[in-house]
Amino acid sequence: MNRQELVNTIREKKSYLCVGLDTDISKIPKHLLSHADPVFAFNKAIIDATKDLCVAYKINTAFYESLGIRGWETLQRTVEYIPKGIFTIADAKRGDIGNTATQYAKTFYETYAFDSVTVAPYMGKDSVTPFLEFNQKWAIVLGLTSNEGSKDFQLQKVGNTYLYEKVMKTCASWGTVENMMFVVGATQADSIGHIRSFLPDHFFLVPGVGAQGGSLKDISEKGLNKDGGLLVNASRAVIYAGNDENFAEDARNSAMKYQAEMGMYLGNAI
Ligand SMILES: O=c1ccn([C@@H]2O[C@H](COP(=O)(O)O)[C@@H](O)[C@H]2O)c(=O)[nH]1
Repeated sequence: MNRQELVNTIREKKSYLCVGLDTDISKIPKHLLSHADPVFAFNKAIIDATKDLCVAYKINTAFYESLGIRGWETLQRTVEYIPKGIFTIADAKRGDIGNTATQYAKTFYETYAFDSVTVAPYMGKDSVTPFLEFNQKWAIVLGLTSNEGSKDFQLQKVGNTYLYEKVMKTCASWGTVENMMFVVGATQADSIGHIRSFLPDHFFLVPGVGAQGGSLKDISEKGLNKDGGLLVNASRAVIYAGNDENFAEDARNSAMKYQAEMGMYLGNAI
């Protein structure tokens, strides 16, 4: 999917919600366990219940890789089930030397046909640029993450500048606003305005609302730009929003609340 298509989808749906399919087989309703592929049965119901409310789905590959070959098959079924026109993210956080990075890019862009993959930039330019060489595909580079550990490196200063800022500016110079986004945690609302000042046009993938306590209001007020510019992810707060029997309906209600709030922040701005 290209940038304009993503922006159009955000405008049409009045939403920048990304639903995170972090599907843990030990947490899905017990009645689904009799299905041939219980995790897919769960994902299918969640997608059916939320597809009109969100503009992206993020599949955290760890929840699938941990199940071995069955998990990879479920991942494939899930990404193929997501309707065309909804942006897909493989949250795999890959990063390695150039020829290996190319294989990771092929895995997620070609074999599994995701629109994007999350990339850990610690190994530098040759580990990131292979993800930028595919038409209408996106590298989503970890910028300032939502977790406590972001303080250990990202929020350390190198000279007068935070490391995350140096990393984001340098990575941005390798790509364009058409093939690179950045992860900025919703728990980092104090910094998102500053990040927006030096990256005015990039899309940010923002995890950390819901279970991690980030404020949708704060990040929206400081992070939205003229094209929307945000994909705000909620995983547990949507997919495990309710009880076993009504899990899909409860997920829909949770997604609907996020979407309604987003519609308010978007207003007539885009
Ligand atoms: O900084 C980051 C980067 C990635 N994540 C991922 O996003 C989701 C968040 O899940 P919730 O249940 O909504 O908390 C999950 O897949 C993380 O691995 C992140 O949280 N922070």
